[in-house]
Amino acid sequence: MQISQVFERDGLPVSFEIFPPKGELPVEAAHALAAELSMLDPAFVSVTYSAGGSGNSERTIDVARMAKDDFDLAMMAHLTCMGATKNDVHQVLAAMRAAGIENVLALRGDSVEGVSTADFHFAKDLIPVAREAGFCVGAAAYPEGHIECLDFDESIRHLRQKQDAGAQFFVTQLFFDNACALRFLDAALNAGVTVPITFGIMPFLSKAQISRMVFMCGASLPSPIIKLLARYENDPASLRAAGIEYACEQLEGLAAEGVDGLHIYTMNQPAIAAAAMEALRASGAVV
Ligand SMILES: NC(=O)C1=CN([C@@H]2O[C@H](COP(=O)(O)OP(=O)(O)OC[C@H]3O[C@@H](n4cnc5c(N)ncnc54)[C@H](O)[C@@H]3O)[C@@H](O)[C@H]2O)C=CC1
Ligand SMILES: Nc1nc(=O)c2c([nH]1)NC[C@@H]1CN(c3ccc(C(=O)N[C@@H](CCC(=O)O)C(=O)O)cc3)CN21
Repeated sequence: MQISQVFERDGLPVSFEIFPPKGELPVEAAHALAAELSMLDPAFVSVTYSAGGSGNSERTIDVARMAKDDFDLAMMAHLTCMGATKNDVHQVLAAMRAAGIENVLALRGDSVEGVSTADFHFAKDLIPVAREAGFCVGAAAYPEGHIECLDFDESIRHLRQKQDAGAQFFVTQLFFDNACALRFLDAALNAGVTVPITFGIMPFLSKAQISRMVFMCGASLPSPIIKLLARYENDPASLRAAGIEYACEQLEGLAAEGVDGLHIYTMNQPAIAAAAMEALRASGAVV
């Protein structure tokens, strides 16, 4: 199932993102996760590749293949090209094809100390290689600009370059302020971006987690969230509930704006995906 087709169907596509579980038996752990996510009927599920520059990439293909074969989920594998040679990339793409994976999110990847770009400098260099290898290719979009890019207009030019290089849809970086995302959407449309853009939302669950994410992604931390972090400083369960509720409100707001799709960073917690789906169904955004 090519993900570009998902955006041609009626209804709002809602997708999930997972990362390959760490520790022993990662594919078995992912099996239980995929079983729960499949019951929520997502439009597709994506699997990270070395998220945050962690090097956690060995199991991406195994996890995506398992979820596709065992649960008939439409799967997308992320692929980063930071430090990779053309030969490395061709090998990974061949392994993805052999596993029956049809969709790739083409990324440069997070900067890692000591690793410099090799044959690929930017995601736009990887996109045509993945297209030529026959994949349906998505790319990342940055509502508040990429963390290494200080100029908003420049980040929109980079977005357009990815479309011109062959990206067939975009998945956005997480953000906590819908107004930023809607301003970005206007700018993208004005710059001639015509492919679908699906908006990625991650709930905050703890102060440590949201701090890590905003410094990794450069997303703004709005004052209402800072107040919730302060209010529930000594009440982790309430903070987690508030974070999920905030994310659900973001999702409902975006759906009401008529966006092309919603992507939920599940952090491998089915309860997050379930809460999001329930909120979207209750509000009538999803049937
Ligand atoms: N590992 C994973 O599964 C995931 C990773 N990410 C993260 O997304 C980020 C990588 O972003 P991509 O969108 O793939 O990279 P990209 O290649 O689009 O951009 C990387 C940086 O290069 C700049 N740039 C792009 N084109 C340029 C050009 N022509 N001239 C000068 N500068 C240019 C961008 O503004 C940005 O600062 C990383 O932080 C990555 O790890 C995002 C989602 C999932
Ligand atoms: N710059 C950047 N890099 C990414 O890899 C990335 C983004 N942005 N934005 C969107 C998603 C979010 N991603 C994430 C974010 C957090 C974790 C995370 O919390 N990982 C934990 C693992 C926890 C566990 O194993 O249970 C970690 O400690 O790394 C993973 C993927 C990957 N993506």
